[in-house]
Amino acid sequence: MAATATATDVDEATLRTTARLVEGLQPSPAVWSSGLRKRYGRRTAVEDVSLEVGRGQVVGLLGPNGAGKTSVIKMLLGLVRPDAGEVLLLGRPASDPAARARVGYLPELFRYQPWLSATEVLTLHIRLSGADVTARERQACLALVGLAERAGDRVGGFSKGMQQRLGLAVALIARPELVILDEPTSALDPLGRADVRDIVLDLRSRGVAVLLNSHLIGEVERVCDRVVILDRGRVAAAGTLRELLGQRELRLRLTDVSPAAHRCLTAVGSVERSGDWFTLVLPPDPADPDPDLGTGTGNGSGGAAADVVPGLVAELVGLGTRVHAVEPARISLEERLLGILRAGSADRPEDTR
Ligand SMILES: Nc1ncnc2c1ncn2[C@@H]1O[C@H](COP(=O)(O)OP(=O)(O)OP(=O)(O)O)[C@@H](O)[C@H]1O
Repeated sequence: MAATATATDVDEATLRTTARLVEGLQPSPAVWSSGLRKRYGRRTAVEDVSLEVGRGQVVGLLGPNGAGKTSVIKMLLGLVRPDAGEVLLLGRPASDPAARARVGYLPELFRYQPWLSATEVLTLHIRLSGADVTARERQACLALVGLAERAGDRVGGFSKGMQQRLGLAVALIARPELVILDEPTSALDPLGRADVRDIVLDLRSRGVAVLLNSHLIGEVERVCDRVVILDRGRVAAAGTLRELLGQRELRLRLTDVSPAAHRCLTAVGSVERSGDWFTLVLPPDPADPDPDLGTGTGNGSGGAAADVVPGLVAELVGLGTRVHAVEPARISLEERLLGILRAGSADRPEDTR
């Protein structure tokens, strides 16, 4: 007969099993939301929006003016009450102070007390967050956003761009696990935009999740792992850059293309020809992982398409074809966005909101 386990044995065994289970669990997403809806009077600002931001992921929110981006962000943060839908921030309800304390937020419109210095604004927010931030970290944060020299100046005398830089410092100061940036670069010069890009990439490399709302599509394309496009309050498209743009295309300039060389091209993918230029659309490879994720640029260029090139070129040259140029091709995020929005307005000629 098996020996009876003592209470201590059971407790320790249970604890060990639980610890193993917890270790194996993925952390909850930084943002999880489902079926968000917001109406202002008879106007629908947001309808059935679900989105997720994984830990350490940078997600871009795009869409025309009035698409509902800021409304979605405010619902995610618990600043606006949704009419329907649910939100979890870092695995907790958006209203939970424990979740909010770990979220940094740069609002689209904000104004700090003009009589405070930049250092005093940060000190105030450190106290509000309850985080343990040293004076040295506070100074480093101001330096990160390019305000080290103006730390003691009153913010009433700051330019718009300097106020936005300070807003970014406020969003970052309490070591957040999730940062939500609503139009962080609208007032910034090109250097300031590049700084923000580097800051976002640095956050991602440290496992901090970022939700970025911006009209600067090039910026989104450079730093984001995933993009959610809103149009008239609804998600019009969502996915990685590869999913939205397609990566597997090649453009080749070829002469002396024999029928055999043409067959060689069509064996690789579908071919469109315009003069000497051949666009080769390669079939999607489900086994191919998305190189856009975690590359450090959020902007993979070629991936599997590039792997095809050496063999294809060798075969074409062997068949007597002259190869003048080979380049990966894909549409830009801007072209894709405009296409989606134009298709949306063609489907819905009347604005119902
Ligand atoms: N407090 C409010 N009261 C009434 N309507 C509102 C309010 N906030 C937003 N709206 C309406 O909701 C819709 C979405 O606005 P929202 O600010 O979310 O759009 P957005 O995508 O952030 O726009 P933009 O790119 O111009 O900042 C708009 O039609 C707007 O007029």
